Amino acid sequence: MTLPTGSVGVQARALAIRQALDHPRPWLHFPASLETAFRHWYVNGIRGARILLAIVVIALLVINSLSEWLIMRPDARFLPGAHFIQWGIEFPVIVLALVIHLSHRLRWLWDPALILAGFVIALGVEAQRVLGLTEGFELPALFAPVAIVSGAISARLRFWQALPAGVVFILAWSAIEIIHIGSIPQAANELFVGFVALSGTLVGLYGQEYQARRAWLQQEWNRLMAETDAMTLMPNRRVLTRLGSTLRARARSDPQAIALAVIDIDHFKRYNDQLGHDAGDDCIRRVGRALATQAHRELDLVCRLGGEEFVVVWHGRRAETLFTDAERCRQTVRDLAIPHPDGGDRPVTVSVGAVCIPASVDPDLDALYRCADAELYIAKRAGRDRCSVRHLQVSGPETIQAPAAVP
Ligand SMILES: Nc1nc2c(ncn2[C@@H]2O[C@H](COP(=O)(O)OP(=O)(O)OP(=O)(O)O)[C@@H](O)[C@H]2O)c(=O)[nH]1
Repeated sequence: MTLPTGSVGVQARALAIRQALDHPRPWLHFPASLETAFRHWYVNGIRGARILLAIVVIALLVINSLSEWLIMRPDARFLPGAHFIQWGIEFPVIVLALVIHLSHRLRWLWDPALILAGFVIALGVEAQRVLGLTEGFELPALFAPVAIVSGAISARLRFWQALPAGVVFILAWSAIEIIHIGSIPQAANELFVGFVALSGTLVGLYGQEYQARRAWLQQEWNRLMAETDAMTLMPNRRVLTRLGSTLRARARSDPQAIALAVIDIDHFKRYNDQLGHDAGDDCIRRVGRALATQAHRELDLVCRLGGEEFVVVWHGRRAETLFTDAERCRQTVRDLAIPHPDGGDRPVTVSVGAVCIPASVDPDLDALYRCADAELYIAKRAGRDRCSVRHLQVSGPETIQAPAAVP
C-alpha cells in the first residue's frame, strides 16, 4: 500500500486520472505518473493466466513430440532435426520465459521473453514444415499464425510492444515462405495468411488494452475518491485511520518518533459570514495546498478532517524540531497573505496544536489527535495565530496519556 504524501501527490494524481478519463488516449499511453502503475496492474492481473499459457505450450510440445514418435513417424529419418528444434530451441526458450515470469527481479523481462518465445515457436514450427521435417505429420499452415494471435491476446501483450515485434516476425515468416516457395507471387497465399494474422493480433490487442486502460482509470478514480476530501482533493479521515494501522505495524520492526499537529483556521466563521461560502471554500483549498507542502517523507501525511481543520502527521521527525515544524505550518499559511475581512492588515491565520512521542511509544494516532486538539484549544485561548506544542509524557513504557476530551 502506498500512502499519499500530503495532498500534493493526491491532487496531482487525481488531476492526471481525471484528465485521462476526460480525454481517452487512442494512442494507448498515460502520463508517466500513471503508466508504471497501469503496466504493473495489467501484467500482474493475469499472472496465473500467463503461467497457464506457458504450461499449455509446453504440454503441446510434449504431446506433439510423443505423437510423432509413437504414431506418425514410422520413418525416423527426420526425427533428430525436428526434435532438436523442439527440445533444443523451443523448449529452453519457453522455460526461460516461465522462469523470468516467476522471478520477481526479472519480471520486467517477461514481455520481451514472451515475444521471443512466440517467435521461436512459430518460426520453428514453420521451419519444420517448410524443411519437410514434419513429413507425414503436416501441421496445418495456419497453426503458427493462430497460435500467435491467441497467445499474444491471452498473454495481454501491450500493443506498442506487439506492433514492432509483429512486423519483425511477419518479415521473418515471409522470408521463410518466399525462400521455400520460390517467389513472392507464388507465396502470396501464405503471406496473406500471415498479414491477416498480424492485423488480427494487433486489432485484438489494441481493443483489449484500450478497454483495460479505461477500466483501470475508473477503478483508480473510485479508489482515490473514497480516500479523498472532494472539495480540496486532500486525503480524508479514512487515510488518517489507515495510516494509524500502518504506523503501528511498522513500529514493530522500525520504531520511529511520531509528531501530530491539528491546525485550525482562525475566525473562519466571520470570514465565511462576510465573504460568502464560495470564498470560504476557496480559502480552505488554498490553506490546504499550502499545508500540503509540509509533508516530506513517505509516511508523512497532511489531511483535511472536515470544516476548517487539518491534521499533519510527521513520521520519524525529531522531538526537538516539533515547535519549528508547527511554526512553519503557521507561517506558511500566514505567507499566503489572504486578506481577512476583519480589517486592518490581518491576513487569514491558523492556530496549531502539536504533540510528539518518542520511538519507544506505541503510535496511537487517536490518542495523539486528542492530545494535539487539547494543545490547539490552548493556542486558541491564548489569542490564536500561534502554536502550542507538547512532548507527551507516557504513563507506562508504551501508552500515551490522552485527555478524555477537549476541555
Ligand atoms: N466555506 C466553508 N465553510 C465551512 C466549511 N466547513 C465548515 N465551515 C464553516 O467554518 C466555520 C467554523 O466556525 P467556528 O467553528 O465557530 O470557528 P471559527 O469562527 O474559525 O473560530 P475559531 O476556530 O475559534 O478561531 C463555520 O462558520 C462553518 O460554517 C466548508 O467546507 N466551507
